[in-house]
Amino acid sequence: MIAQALSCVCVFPVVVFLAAALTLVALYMRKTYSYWESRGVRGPKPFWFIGNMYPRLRATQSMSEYDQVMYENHGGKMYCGYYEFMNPCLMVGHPELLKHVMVKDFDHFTDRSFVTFNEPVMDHMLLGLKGGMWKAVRSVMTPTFSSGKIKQTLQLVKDCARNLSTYFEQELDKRSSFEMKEVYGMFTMDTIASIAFGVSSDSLNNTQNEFSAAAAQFFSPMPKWKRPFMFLQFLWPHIAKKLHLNVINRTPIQFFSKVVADTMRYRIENKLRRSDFLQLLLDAQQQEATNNNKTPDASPSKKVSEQVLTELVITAQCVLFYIAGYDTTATTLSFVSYCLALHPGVQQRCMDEVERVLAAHEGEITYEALTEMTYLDMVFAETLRLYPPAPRVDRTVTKPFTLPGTDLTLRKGMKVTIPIYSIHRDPNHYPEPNKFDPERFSPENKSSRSQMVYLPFGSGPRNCIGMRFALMEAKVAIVYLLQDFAFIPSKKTQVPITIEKRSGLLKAQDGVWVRLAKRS
Ligand code: HEM
Repeated sequence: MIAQALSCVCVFPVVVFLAAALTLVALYMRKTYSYWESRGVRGPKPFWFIGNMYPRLRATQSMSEYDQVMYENHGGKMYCGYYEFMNPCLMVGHPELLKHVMVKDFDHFTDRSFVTFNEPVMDHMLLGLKGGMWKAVRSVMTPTFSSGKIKQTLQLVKDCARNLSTYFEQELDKRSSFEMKEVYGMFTMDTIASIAFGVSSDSLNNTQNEFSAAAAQFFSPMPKWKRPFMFLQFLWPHIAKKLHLNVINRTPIQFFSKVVADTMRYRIENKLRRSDFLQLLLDAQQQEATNNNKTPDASPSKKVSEQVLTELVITAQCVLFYIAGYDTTATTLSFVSYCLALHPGVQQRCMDEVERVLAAHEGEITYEALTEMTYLDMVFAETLRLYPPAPRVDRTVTKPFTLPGTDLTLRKGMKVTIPIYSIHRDPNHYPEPNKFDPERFSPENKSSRSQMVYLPFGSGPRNCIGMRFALMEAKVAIVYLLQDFAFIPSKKTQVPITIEKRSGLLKAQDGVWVRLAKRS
């Protein structure tokens, strides 16, 4: 009896404590997850702790499917609220509102929500830089991507495209069906290695080389045991930083950084020059040093820009070219080949155009010739509409902002998601949205739509800096190939393509398979 009474006395406070703790947690959760409801903003129902992240955590939906549900069913076409774990985020889909976020009121949305990796090279890439540092690096890098500078790299791209054509020619003796993303991945890797680092990686002829291995390592999925740490890094970056937590694989980053550092040193010591991005950045660094020497009494704001192009910043941008340009451009090329294979009429029109334009340029693929291939440009645009390699982008609110036409004020630090894939598949913007129809991008049809409903490269001051280069590179490859080969569906060609669920980028789950046939 006494023992029973004693145990009751001991258990009672524990029960009270637990009940109080649970009540506090419940109240906190209620408050956290009533953020959108209390502001009258529609959105999917959240769950404690994980908010609306279940489909992404369990990979039951691809990123594009996930966004599509919010866009179609929860008001995302205009805007809707959802929760990434316990953080309220806003999805904005309406073109007018997007124009405010991405262009007109950009100074309220200058940053991107990018995880801090606690890795110096990764943390100095333009993609994730914030505020004044982003502005300074972007402004010194912008001239590097002007059409004049891109023109200078054309010959190097053509060399890689010729290798690609030779590769297919030789491989056709052994097989006719190809997983296009894999082959184009080798092409874009060789191109970026040549253009950014000034190095010949030659992965098309030597698949065992260090470049292929490093890139494969970088893009390989994260091991399961690391995923919880990734979420910690994502949710509480400050804690992750204090703990020196680093979930990314440093080996490929170290490899690429060493390549850039060695190349820089070699060029400086041997006074060598080459028409690539690294050279342009080294020239900009030199120019910056000269300018700074001229202004010894620089103002405090100038002091920030004085340190912009350090060796670390240059290395980070060269490695970023790799990361940003390798997968996205290979995905674009593989889907262009896929769409051409499934639409022989469109393919024939491209072949005719290539033949006609090149004949007018003495058979030479020049920058001007590429610009004259207007139908090919429409085919690229329609492919990127259907298969945008980055299915969503985002902005972080850097200054509080009231959404025009509403009384909704977005607080500093909030993430705003832009569902590119869903906007591209919205029948209000593109009737019969799943149909491949390059005519949607004829000059008349293009001018009848808002520019904000076509966003494969984002929009505004923070858009893709490599857009012109990527399109030039991809078109050179297709022009080379269309002169000698035709794309044909193979037994393995999937219609429609199943999209891989784990990745944040748009990837075909079972690859993009296409047959190549030699043109007679
Ligand atoms: C077809 C190929 C490509 C696609 C579809 C693509 C797409 C994108 C998108 C959607 C963004 C985000 C834009 C935004 O938030 O508004 C972006 C950013 C960026 N891209 Fe690309 N990209 C491609 C190729 C490239 C290439 C080849 C490079 C470099 C050589 C590159 C470098 C960058 C950089 C540095 C940023 C960050 C810009 C900044 O934050 O200021 N991209 N890209």
